[in-house]
Amino acid sequence: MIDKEKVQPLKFKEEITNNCIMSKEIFDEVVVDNFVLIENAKIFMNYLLSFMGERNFVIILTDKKGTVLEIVGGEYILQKSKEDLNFVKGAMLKESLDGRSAINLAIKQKSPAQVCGDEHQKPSHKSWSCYAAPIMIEEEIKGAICLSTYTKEFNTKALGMVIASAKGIENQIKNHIKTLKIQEQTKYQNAIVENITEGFLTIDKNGILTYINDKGSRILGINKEESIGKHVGELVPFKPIILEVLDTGKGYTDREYVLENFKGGRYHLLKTAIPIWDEDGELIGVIDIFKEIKYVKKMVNSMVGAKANFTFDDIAGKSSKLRQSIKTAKKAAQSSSNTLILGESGTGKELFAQAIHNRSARRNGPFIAINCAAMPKELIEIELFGYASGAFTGGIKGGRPGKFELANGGTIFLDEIGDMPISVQAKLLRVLQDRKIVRVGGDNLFSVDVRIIAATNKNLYEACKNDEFRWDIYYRLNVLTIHIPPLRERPEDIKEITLHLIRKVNKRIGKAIKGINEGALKALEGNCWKGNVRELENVLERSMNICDEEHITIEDLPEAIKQKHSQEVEHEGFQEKIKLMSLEEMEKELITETLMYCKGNVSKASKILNVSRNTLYNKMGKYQLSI
Ligand SMILES: Nc1ncnc2c1ncn2[C@@H]1O[C@H](COP(=O)(O)OP(=O)(O)OP(=O)(O)O)[C@@H](O)[C@H]1O
Repeated sequence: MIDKEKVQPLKFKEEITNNCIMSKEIFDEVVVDNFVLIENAKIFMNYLLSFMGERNFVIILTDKKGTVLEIVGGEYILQKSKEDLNFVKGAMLKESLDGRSAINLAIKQKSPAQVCGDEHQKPSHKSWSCYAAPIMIEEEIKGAICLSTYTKEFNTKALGMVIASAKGIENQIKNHIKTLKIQEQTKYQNAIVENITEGFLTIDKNGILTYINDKGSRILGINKEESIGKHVGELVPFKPIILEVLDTGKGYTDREYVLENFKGGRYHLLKTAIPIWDEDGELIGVIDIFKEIKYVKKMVNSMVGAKANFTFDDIAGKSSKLRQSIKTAKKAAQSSSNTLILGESGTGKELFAQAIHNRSARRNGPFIAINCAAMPKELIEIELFGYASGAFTGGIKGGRPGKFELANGGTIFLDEIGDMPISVQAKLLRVLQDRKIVRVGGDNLFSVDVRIIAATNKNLYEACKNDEFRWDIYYRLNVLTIHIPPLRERPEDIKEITLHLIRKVNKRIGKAIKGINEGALKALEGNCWKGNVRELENVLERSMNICDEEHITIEDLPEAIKQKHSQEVEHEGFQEKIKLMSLEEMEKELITETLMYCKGNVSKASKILNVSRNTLYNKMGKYQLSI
């Protein structure tokens, strides 16, 4: 923006009767700045002029500094006022140049003023009478209006008319500002309702659609422009529940709803309806907000952390058995087929399932794990399939989605599948067969796009033979099978897993242990690890908590592992001793004693020892025995 105060004096174009007129360029800017004032004043200026008579009067509008913005009047008086009073657009009426004048007084004093005939100081003004009033908005001066007539005589009506016009202009400007604010607000509100992910509509008290946003019209499958003004009942192939709100006056929040529109679109929604009341308590309409449940589920999943954290990089161990498991798992990641992971407890079945998900095409979808053994039988069905609204009389209102619905677009990990109650297995079969679920107590079929990874430490084949597990499920799950070997079958992995877990546990407990010394590692490698890697992790966490050094030592390990290790060391020492005695010392002792008995006769000694003379000589050489 140009600082007009600074540039004005340099831009004066011409001087008429000692007054100043600003350049066109600067005046244009002033006009822009005073646009609202000019636009709202014009009508009042014309009205005032027609009331007073255009032959004898000229009216000007100025900005708050006295710059003439608008002039109206009869042709002759306009010309005269130009010559005498410098009434021309862009002229700056200043006290320093004009002396005492009504317009300058009104601006300076912020109150109406009149100056007639000889009250003027400037000779050219003395034949005129002028009446001016300021235009004030919220106690701030915005400009002034001035009525002038070519006579020295005081006009009794003039000042009152000018004041009334100024008030009219002020009110007009205030309304204009209000309208602008409302328009701006409406723009914001429209931007909000058009850009929210929810569908949004309003109906009036007769059920007539008064507004619907784009998302809403997409879900209802209707044309926005054609539908506004119609009854909602005509727009959808069902009785809209929003009409109940008109009947009862009661709204609701997040009610589940499955909707089918005329175009065959099927939407699973969460709906909220808000009744609108006027000041007299009359129901005048309803606002309806509906969001697609898939977005709600996405949000729930991201909030509760339903995602897989581990990848194949997090699987430590290089034994050939583990490498084989990883190879199969990587193949499973490339497909979407049902996958079964077999392994003892704590071997890393969930770790593998997460790694598969994170490497699969579904990696951006949710990963939902559920342990079928850790839940009462009665609850597992609800947990997996959810329940429909009103499924429990007097119980929880509204429905709830189960894990299969929440896992839509991602992977569900059914841990301990061998413990799934046989009653629930029938429902599971339906999902495995056609990826469809029905909530407990409901009859709506929901399609789910879920990859199933199941795991167990049980022998499922035996379970099937004992009628504890369904063969049809077993065959459907057993498409891709990954065996994870127990830790005791791959002690060579223990070092790498230990170092990996030390790094992981350091972060968890805020320590900086660098590793493990050889003795302690040997003790870990010698342990049988019934609880597999989970047990190893627990042992390490416990040891790291008590470890004061940079490396875990045998002293930091649990008593049971220490004891087992020292027994082993003792046993190893004994074995070592026996081995030395029998192989070397004992042979040397036997040969020495036999030679002594035979008084150094090698032939006799070789017969007693049942070896050839040559062999005996060789052994004597080896043990440096002489006769
Ligand atoms: N090869 C491995 N490398 C690193 N960490 C591992 C490895 N195997 C298992 N773990 C860790 O051991 C712990 C137990 O693993 P996980 O829970 O995956 O076992 P699980 O077989 O699913 O157990 P359960 O049968 O009891 O459910 C986890 O903290 C996991 O990260």
